[in-house]
Amino acid sequence: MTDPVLEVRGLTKRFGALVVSDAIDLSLNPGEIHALIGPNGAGKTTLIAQVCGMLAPDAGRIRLKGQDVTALPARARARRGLARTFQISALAMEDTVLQNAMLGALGAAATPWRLFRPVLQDAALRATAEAALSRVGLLDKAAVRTAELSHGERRQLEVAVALTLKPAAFVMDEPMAGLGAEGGQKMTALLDQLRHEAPILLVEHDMDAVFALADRISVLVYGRVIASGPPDAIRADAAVREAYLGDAA
Ligand SMILES: Nc1ncnc2c1ncn2[C@@H]1O[C@H](COP(=O)(O)OP(=O)(O)OP(=O)(O)O)[C@@H](O)[C@H]1O
Repeated sequence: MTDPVLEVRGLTKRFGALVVSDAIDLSLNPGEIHALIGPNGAGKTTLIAQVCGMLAPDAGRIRLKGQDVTALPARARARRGLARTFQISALAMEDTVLQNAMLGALGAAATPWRLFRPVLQDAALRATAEAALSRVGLLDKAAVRTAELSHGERRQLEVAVALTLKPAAFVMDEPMAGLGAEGGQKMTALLDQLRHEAPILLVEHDMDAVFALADRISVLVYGRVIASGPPDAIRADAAVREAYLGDAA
C-alpha cells in the first residue's frame, strides 16, 4: 500500500467542556480527494486549523509525507508542501493576475538573495507562475488587474498561487462557496484534475460537488468521525443519514 501524504492520528481538541475534535484519525492518500463533511458546528474548521498549524491540538499527531509536523507552525508546514486555499484570500487586488502568481512562486522559492533582484523579471519564476495559470485556465488573463476578475476567477487564481508552491497536499476550505452554477462546474472540473497533482482534503457544504468528486468521505458529527468510506457507502450509511444527510442523499 502507498503511504498517506497526510496522516492524522488521535487528534483531540477541547474548548472548555466541549470536545471539538474527539480522537480523530484521518488520512489523505496520493491521488485522492478526501472530503470532510458534517453539520454546522461539527468541528470541520477546527480540525482543518489544527492540520494546517493555526491551532495546537491537545493531543494527537499530524504527519506530512511521513514526518511529524504537529509542533510546526503553519508557515513551516506550508513550506513542506501543505497548501491551504480559500479560507484566507491573500490576493493583491491592484496587481495583475501574473504578478499575484509570481509572488506566490517567489514565496515557494524563498531565498533571501532573491529579494534584491527585480523579481518580476525573473524568467524561472515567471515560467512557474505561467504554468500554474495555464493549469487553472487563467493564462489569457495574465495581464488583467486582479480586481477585475470575477469571483470564480479569483478562486481559480488562488488555486494557481497554491500550485506555484508545488504542493504535496491541498487543504481546501469550501472552494464552491459563493460560486454560481457555472463557476461551480468549472471549479469541480479543476479539482477533478488537480487531485493528480496533489491529493486534496476538501471541506465542502455543496453535497453535489462532494459526491461528484470525492474518492472518500469522512463524516464529522460533534467532533467525532462517525463514518468514513467511498461515496456510495456513505450515502447508504444509516447513521450518516440520521445524523446529517437526511433526504439530501
Ligand atoms: N475558539 C473557540 N472557542 C470556543 N469554542 C469554539 C472555538 N472555535 C470553535 N468553537 C466551537 O467548536 C465547535 C466546532 O466549530 P467549527 O467551526 O470547527 O465547526 P464547523 O464544522 O467548521 O462548522 P461550520 O460548518 O459552521 O463552519 C462549535 O460548537 C464552535 O462554537
